[in-house]
Amino acid sequence: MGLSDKDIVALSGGHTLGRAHPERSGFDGPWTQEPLKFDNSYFVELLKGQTEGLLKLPTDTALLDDPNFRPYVELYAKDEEAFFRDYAASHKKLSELGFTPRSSVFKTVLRWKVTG
Ligand code: HEM
Repeated sequence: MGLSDKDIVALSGGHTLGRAHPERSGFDGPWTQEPLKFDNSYFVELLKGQTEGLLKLPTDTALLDDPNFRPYVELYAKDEEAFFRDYAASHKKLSELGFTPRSSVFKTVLRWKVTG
């Protein structure tokens, strides 16, 4: 669908925001310690492995196991500017391909803005 390995990893970093809800998906908890803050902590936590209270989906850990994805996880964990730059480009590409971000993404950002 026109997305590169880099796009997949950068977009997965969207899980720096928000959390899973058992009543919606069956999964529970946030991916990061500060789920209202957009930063590179999703990648930092991913490289640390399982941490009490933090969620790892199968699609999150797949980014570590795949030799094409993993270098980007390592890059974004140590270089937040690279993550911000690549995330912005990949999000734009996704939108231009005709995908609107999940409504839950908007809800999270909205909640984030409303609660400051
Ligand atoms: C690899 C593909 C993906 C999978 C399998 C996936 C899976 C999930 C699951 C299971 C949840 C929890 C839903 C719930 O219980 O409420 C979730 C939440 C979320 N996802 Fe993803 N996701 C993917 C890609 C993305 C992308 C590309 C973005 C944004 C760029 C994104 C942003 C979010 C956000 C912000 C939440 C939190 C929502 C909230 O707090 O209500 N996800 N995702």
